Amino acid sequence: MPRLRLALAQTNPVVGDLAGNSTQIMEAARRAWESGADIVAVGEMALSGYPIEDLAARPSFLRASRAAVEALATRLEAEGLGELVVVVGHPDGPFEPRLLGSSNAPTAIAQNRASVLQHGRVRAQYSKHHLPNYSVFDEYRIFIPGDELLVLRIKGVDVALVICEDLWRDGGPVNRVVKADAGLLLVINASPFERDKDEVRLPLVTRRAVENSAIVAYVNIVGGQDDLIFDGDSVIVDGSGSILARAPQWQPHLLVADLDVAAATLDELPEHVTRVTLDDPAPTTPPIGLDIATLPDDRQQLWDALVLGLRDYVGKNGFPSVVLGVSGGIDSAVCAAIAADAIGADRVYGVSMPSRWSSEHSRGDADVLAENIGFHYSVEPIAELVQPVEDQLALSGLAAENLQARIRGIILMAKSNMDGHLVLTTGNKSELSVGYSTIYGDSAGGFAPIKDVPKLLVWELARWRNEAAVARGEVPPIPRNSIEKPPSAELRPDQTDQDTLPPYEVLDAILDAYVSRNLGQEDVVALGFDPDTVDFVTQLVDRSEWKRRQGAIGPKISGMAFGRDRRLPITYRPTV
Ligand SMILES: Nc1ncnc2c1ncn2[C@@H]1O[C@H](COP(=O)(O)OP(=O)(O)OC[C@H]2O[C@@H]([n+]3cccc(C(=O)O)c3)[C@H](O)[C@@H]2O)[C@@H](O)[C@H]1O
Ligand SMILES: Nc1ncnc2c1ncn2[C@@H]1O[C@H](COP(=O)(O)OP(=O)(O)OP(=O)(O)O)[C@@H](O)[C@H]1O
Ligand SMILES: NC(=O)CC[C@H](N)C(=O)O
Repeated sequence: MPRLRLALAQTNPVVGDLAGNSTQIMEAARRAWESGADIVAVGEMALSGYPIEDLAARPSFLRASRAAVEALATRLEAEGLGELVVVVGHPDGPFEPRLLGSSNAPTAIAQNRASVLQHGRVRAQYSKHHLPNYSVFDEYRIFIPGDELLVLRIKGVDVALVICEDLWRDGGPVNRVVKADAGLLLVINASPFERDKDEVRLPLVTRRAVENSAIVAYVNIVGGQDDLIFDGDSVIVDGSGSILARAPQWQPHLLVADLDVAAATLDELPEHVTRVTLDDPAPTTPPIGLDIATLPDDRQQLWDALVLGLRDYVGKNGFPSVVLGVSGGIDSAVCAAIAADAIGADRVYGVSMPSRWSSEHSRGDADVLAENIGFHYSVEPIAELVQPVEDQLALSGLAAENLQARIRGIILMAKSNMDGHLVLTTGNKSELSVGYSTIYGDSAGGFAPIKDVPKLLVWELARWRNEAAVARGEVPPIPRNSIEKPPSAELRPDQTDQDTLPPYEVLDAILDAYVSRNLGQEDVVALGFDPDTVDFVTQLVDRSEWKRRQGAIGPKISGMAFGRDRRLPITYRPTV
């Protein structure tokens, strides 16, 4: 059987940074060539970053992308890598506009493409057929679907090439192209992380490999891009369903594997399939060892996802540091620990802002957190700032309570303006769901590290992070008291969250049904919850849609994150 050496490069692109992304691809190509690879593939849109959103509708961006592909081919040749086959994902265009519906407004002018580079030229191209338009994806809006299939003949084997969503559709291009006798299916992807997604993705890759008796090589990008986190986790599975190679999550990686691929025998091609014969690249070098990463457990994956999401948001947007209010409570403690893991404690600024209602233990817990983690720590009491506003406006009740949260927001934004920190807002998914935060107060901020983490999971992650520290012989970052005490906003004496909200065990379960599973009120009640509690919670969720629309972005780790995953009206009169 012919042997191919395939390299899959998990790069971490920045959307729009064609030069920087090209450099990453060049680096990967150089390393692949040095490893004796015949082919190296990078992820979907690795040249432009993903998702490019409406940049796809900007002709100048498309022209620049096309020029960047050509420049990459030239540079590969110029630097002695011309024989290597390089498969790169990028947008291409502008093409004739595809009109949408009855509107005359031109929409898509781009295609989502893979280009195959060799000897300084673009030797072949494939355009994605299936454009996902659910969840966070909006590709049908911005791309023109492809309708031709591509097979590359190299070293006597046929390699079929498709892009991400193409793999997910039963009876889609994969089945057709593999019928053209390809022994290897190469899939380039930009597939964002969600909790448990590997339980869907790996079985999908395996199923396609087994049903087509072909090797499937799946390469994904890595890194945070706004609210999305790409986990990498590139994998190669053979026709019997065995994993041949697997890259680690969360980091750039070059996965190199020797593949024994069935020799190509078919000369007649089905309709709409083009075969391009490439020059045989490097002579085969001695076999290389297996590279099979194991996936960490669920909580480690979630933690790493949150850390990478924050690190890349800070890094890619050029912030020197972050600032957050530390209350002694669990949410700010977990956010501080994530931030320190992401960018180092030395770039984290925690501010304790005690009010007249802040308990001694809260202040103490914030002090302990600062000491454990070692971030920059300052104390800014707010009582004397709150008082004059409260007096002048004669505020009482909720207005006075919220004023405290708003003064804290002013302090954090002022520190951000002075020193350039990114402000982290610490709300968790349970609070965001029910609007349990003060708008323009504690919800003020540029990035929300735990906005997709329900409260019960915040506690679980805190415990896990502490245990991980103990296992490594380090000081656990999160004070035990912050984990164990009842949660409170401390906006009035002896306040606890449960004065206003049901216990988090109940709240999170209802939110899982109503928000994550999108069940209507009646269907949530049918699951066995108390009807009045369901009514109360679902009303809070509906009424706080406007708050969420104004909220900071944060890393998506679930299948139903607030933002593009869940789009609901603000003005809404519920029926069921
Ligand atoms: N549909 C709509 N479209 C546009 N604006 C709308 C609106 N509905 C209300 N509003 C506006 O919203 C205002 C009310 O919202 P807001 O000022 O936020 O106040 P509100 O939501 O009424 O109160 C904040 C709640 O969050 C709790 N909290 C605060 C701080 C921290 C925490 C925590 O534990 O982390 C909890 C606090 O105890 C209280 O229960 C109204 O005065 C009105 O201006
Ligand atoms: N005394 C305080 N000092 C500094 N920041 C505070 C203080 N109180 C509240 N904050 C900020 O406002 C956010 C909202 O916290 P609050 O205590 O109202 O409820 P919470 O959601 O239980 O958060 P946490 O668990 O962090 O206390 C906190 O996470 C923190 O960033
Ligand atoms: N970029 C894509 O086509 C991604 C869609 C795909 N279903 C995924 O999440 O992996």
